[in-house]
Amino acid sequence: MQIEANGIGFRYENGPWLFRGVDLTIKPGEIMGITGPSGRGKTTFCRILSGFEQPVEGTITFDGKPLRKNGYHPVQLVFQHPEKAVNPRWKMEKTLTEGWKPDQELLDLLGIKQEWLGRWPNELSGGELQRFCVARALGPNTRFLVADEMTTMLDAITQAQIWHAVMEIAKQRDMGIVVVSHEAKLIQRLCHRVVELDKLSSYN
Ligand SMILES: Nc1ncnc2c1ncn2[C@@H]1O[C@H](COP(=O)(O)OP(=O)(O)OP(=O)(O)O)[C@@H](O)[C@H]1O
Repeated sequence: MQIEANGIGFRYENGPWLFRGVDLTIKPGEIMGITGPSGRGKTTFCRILSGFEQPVEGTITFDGKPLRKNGYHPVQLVFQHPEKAVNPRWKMEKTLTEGWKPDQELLDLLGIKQEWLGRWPNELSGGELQRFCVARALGPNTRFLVADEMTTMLDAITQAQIWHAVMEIAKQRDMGIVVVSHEAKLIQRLCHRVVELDKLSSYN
């Protein structure tokens, strides 16, 4: 059940091409880093992989078929700003169980405390909130996680705890992960393979 990107090209309206002709295969269980200079389209590429943006050129397939437009998406995105990823009008328990009901083992692994469930998002720190976003993304039908600067804003301890949890789940479920980070050490430590978006693109 791999993700295959074939000939992916993207530009915003009449702006310059961010990338073109990108071919990339991500296999189950693979931890792949994507690097590249700021503003060259890594976030945009992550959004395409996880179905939030349609490519202008090319196709993305999952298990050989186009990604479904509705229903649970097997490629889940977690990005840098958890406060933008949650509904401010929902208490954390509702956000957490929006797509599935995480078990206690996962909550413990991510260090999510029971008392946080009854709070509003603005009553949690960024690191606490991001733990919820990660738990929400790790439903049983998630085959790939796209982590776009997922722990960039967090302190070292929270960062390490979240990555430990994610890598543990990835191993248990043979889930693939795409890691976008400007922290070279983090990428080196986590990833089996690192690609540069610029080098994949036929347009530079
Ligand atoms: N909705 C949008 N409309 C127009 N241009 C956009 C839009 N979103 C992003 N861009 C532009 O597209 C380019 C690529 O942005 P993107 O966020 O994908 O890059 P990035 O490689 O992830 O950058 P960084 O490493 O700084 O986060 C940038 O020049 C950005 O200004």
